[in-house]
Formats: sequence, C-alpha cells, structure tokens
Amino acid sequence: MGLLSGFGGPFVVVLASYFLFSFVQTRRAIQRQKKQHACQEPPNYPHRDPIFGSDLFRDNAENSKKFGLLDTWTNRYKKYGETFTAIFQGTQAICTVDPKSLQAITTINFKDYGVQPMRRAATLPFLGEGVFTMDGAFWEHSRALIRPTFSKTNIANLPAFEINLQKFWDLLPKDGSTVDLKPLLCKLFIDTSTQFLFGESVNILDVKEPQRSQEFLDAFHYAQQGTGKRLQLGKLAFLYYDKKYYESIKVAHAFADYYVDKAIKYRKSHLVEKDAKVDSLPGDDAPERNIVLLHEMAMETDNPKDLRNQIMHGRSTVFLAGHESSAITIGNAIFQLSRHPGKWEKLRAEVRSLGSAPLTLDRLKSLKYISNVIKETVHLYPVASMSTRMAYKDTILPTGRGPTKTSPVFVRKGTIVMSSVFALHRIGECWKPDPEAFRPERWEGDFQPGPNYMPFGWGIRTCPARSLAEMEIAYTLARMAEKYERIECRDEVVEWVEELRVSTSSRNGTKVGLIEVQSLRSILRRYFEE
Ligand code: HEM
Repeated sequence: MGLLSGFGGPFVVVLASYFLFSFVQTRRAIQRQKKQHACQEPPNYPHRDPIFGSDLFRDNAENSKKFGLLDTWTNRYKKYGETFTAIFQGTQAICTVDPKSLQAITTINFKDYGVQPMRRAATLPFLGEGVFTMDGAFWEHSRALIRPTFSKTNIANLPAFEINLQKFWDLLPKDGSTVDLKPLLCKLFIDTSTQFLFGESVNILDVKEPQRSQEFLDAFHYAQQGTGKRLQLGKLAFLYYDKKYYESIKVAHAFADYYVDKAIKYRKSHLVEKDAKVDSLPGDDAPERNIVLLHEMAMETDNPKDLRNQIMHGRSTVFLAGHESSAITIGNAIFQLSRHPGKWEKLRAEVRSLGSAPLTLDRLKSLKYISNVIKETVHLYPVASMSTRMAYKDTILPTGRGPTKTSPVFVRKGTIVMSSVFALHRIGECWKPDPEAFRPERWEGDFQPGPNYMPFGWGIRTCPARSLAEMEIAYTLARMAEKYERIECRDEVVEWVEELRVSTSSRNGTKVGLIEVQSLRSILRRYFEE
C-alpha cells in the first residue's frame, strides 16, 4: 500500500504525459496529412448533444415513425451540403452524397472501409456471417462461393420463371377488382428464388400448398423486420429484445437446415458421380442440369454452418435478395405506371411491336423503354436506400469540400461514412429540373448519370445479380403488358410512402385494378351486342 502510494503520484504523471504526448503526435500527424492533401473541413451538423448525438438519433426515430426519414436525409444534404459531419451514437460520422467520394469508397479506396462493424452484430442471430455482413478474407471467400453461380445464371431461366408467372396470374382478380400486388409479387419471387436457391420451389403461389411454407415466410419476415430494427439501433442493437424475434429465427433456421442437409447429400452423391466419370469413356457428356445455387455452393464447401449462413443472408442471400428486391421494384414500377396511363400505353406499344413470337432473352434486351422504366424506378426508389461504411484506417475522400467542392476531406480511422442513395438520386445536377418525377424518358439519348446513380451499389461490392434481376423484372413487365390493357390506380394515398426494413418499399403497397385485354374486348362486344 505504502509502496503504491509512494509511486502513485509520479506514475499518474507519467501516464498522463504519455497520453498527452500521443494525443499531440496523432493530431500533428493528422494535420500533416490534411495539409499534404489540401483537405478542407466539412460543415458540422448543428448538434444539441455534440457528445453522443442523441438529438440526431431522436430526430431520425421521430421521422421514421412518421414515414419521412428518407426525405429528412435529403433535406439535410440540401441544407448542410453534400458532405457534412455528425455524431452518430457517440461516433464521428461523415455524411456524404458526393458522387466522386462514393465512387472512391467503393473502388480505389475500397480496402480502407468495411461494413462488418455496423452489420455483423446486428444481423448475427438471424443471418450469421456471410457475404453481406463481413469484410476481408471472409467476404472474399463468401463472394467466391456465390460468384460462379451468378456468372452462369446471368441469363435468367425464363421458361422456369414463366411456370411461376402462370400461377401468379391465377391469384389476380379477373374482373378488374382492386388488388394489392405487393404481397403477391413477393410470393412470385419467393417461388422463383427458392427454385434457384434450393432446386425446388416452396410453392407458396400454389393455393393448395401446405402451410409450412407460409409459416417459414412469416417467421422469415418477422426475423427480418427485427434485424432491420437492430441495424437502425447500431451499437445499441444488444438492447433489442423480442421473444418472437428469437422464436422466428428458430423456425427460419430449421427450414433452411432441411435444404442444407439435402445440399450436402447432393455434394456427396455428385462427388461419387464425378469419381465414377473419371473411369467412363471419353465423350460421355453430363446431362444438362439447371443451376441450383445451393448445389453450386455445396461443391465448394461441406460446412453446414457456412451453407446456412449463405442461405439466410440479407440482401446478399439470394433468398432475401431474390424474393424482395425484384418484387419490390416491379411493385414500384407498377405503382408509377398506374398513375401514368400514357407511359403504360407506350410500354405496351413497345411490347406489341415484337409481334406474337415468344419473349426470348434477346427480344427482352431490345425493349429499350422497359429498360428505361426499370432504371427510372430504381432511381426514384432504390431498394437499398442507405449505405454505411466504417473507415478501417486514416484515409481521404477525394472531393466534396471547399468553394468548388473539389477539395478532399480527411477521414479519421473509426469514422462512419453514411450515404443516402435516395438523396444521391435526387440531389445531383444531372437529375434537374425534375428529380422526383417519374420520367423514364430521361434515360433516352446519351444520358449518363455515372456515380450519381447507385441503385445496385458500385465498384467491388456491387450487386452480382443485377443482370438476372433486370431480366426477371423486364420479363414480368412485358408479360403484364401483353395481358393487361389498363392498370388503374386504386390507392387511397396518391404519394409513395416509405417502409424501411432491411429493404425499402412502398408502405401502402401497389393497389390497382387490372383490366385484361380480352375483358375489354368482351365489354365492347357486349356493349355493341346490346
Ligand atoms: C432490383 C433488384 C436488386 C437491387 C436493386 C439490388 C441492389 C443491391 C445493392 C445496392 C447491393 C450492394 C449493397 C452494399 O453495398 O453493401 C447488392 C448486393 C448484393 N445483391 Fe443485389 N439487388 C437486387 C437483386 C438481387 C438479386 C435478385 C440477388 C440474388 C438472386 C441479389 C444478390 C446480391 C448479393 C449476393 C449482394 C452482395 C454483394 C456483396 O456484398 O459482395 N441481388 N444488391
């Protein structure tokens, strides 16, 4: 005791001096780097609580409750500038929608940033570790697992998709009465993506189908909703407790495990087949088989946990990505087209110009207006509306500050860099004069928004399924155009209202009346007969 009290004073002084010295050294190093790169300071968000940023947190929560968080962020960028600093749950944050900076984060300076610190803990109970939540070697391994499948299936399996589409038609009213397309489109893509992922569809479109699939789906959506809340809570995710959330996770995992077991059996039998083939005569070609993502992954690993994680994984899981993003985007496109009958007619005229031959991939690719409708839909309503990264080291955002907005911004290690893709798609000069208008025509000619447009992400972590998704969306719209003369808006609320979960969608769905081509003819026939 005496010894401690004897040394206590000098020890504290030495320790304090050490910290002071390191602090001064770090500040000097930062100043040197700032000077070397001619960095400028971004403006600060006017916090009332500059330590924890609790005012910003509360403001976000209140606007989220009023379904106005996306507009709130857009207005903040308009007010404080395209790049400004803030405090997010006690951590320094840089909020930016500067296109060149976002481009640098996702390409040349990719390794300086990561997603894991924000995503892993919040998503772990449900999604485990996988391509969506991890960085570095783990992410590279996960991405490598799914890459071969996406490169082979860039070409969507349209005949298989058509089978599901036929079942989808059966669920739609034939008499033009009001229907909300949102949940039905979701079912269409659940069947499509489970076919692609597991090799067998859960057949949720089938009205006679067992309630097991519905039970899984409800559990999946509940767990997904809880995961969305945990992501919003950020560092405070551990405070989130909901018994039903954990029960839902158990149901969803049990469902996934069934398919994982099958995939592992497939791997074993396929490896035996492969060994047998070594002894077979040359020229014995393997029969054509459909690509099943889980089987492709099972050929790379036999680790059940690894496989389940890849199945369960958020946007990256093929499951969530496959069924949600495309379904939401088609719903949003119809949402707008039902409010713009002239544009629906233009889309139909383009599809009619192809004649009666079946819709092949090449024919789909020639449909420029449909392609522009898709681009415009994800411009207005990006499914991934927010993007967040953390700096793993001291680094630089190349532009964004200074009088000409070309001066770099210094980013200290541990800073969160937050971006609103929703705001990015509204703020840039290229969107003027009508960034909020639904105008597929803006994509005609040589319009190139470059990094002002990132609905599928950008750079190294960009969506690997972009072509697949675009083809499936184009096919669905083209087939609807063949079938429906008119799509009437039946929403009571005219505006699009946000719903923020892991993905961003229309809170009020897409309520429409679908007027079939034939039924219009028969109405006219009846009219003239009378
Ligand atoms: C309209 C449809 C879609 C949109 C708008 C979309 C958008 C995105 C975005 C923005 C990202 C990047 C997220 C980030 O930066 O962290 C992403 C990643 C990803 N998407 Fe998509 N996606 C769509 C459809 C799909 C589909 C259908 C699949 C699979 C069948 C898929 C699989 C993935 C995967 C695996 C990743 C993770 C990439 C990585 O982190 O390395 N997406 N998607």
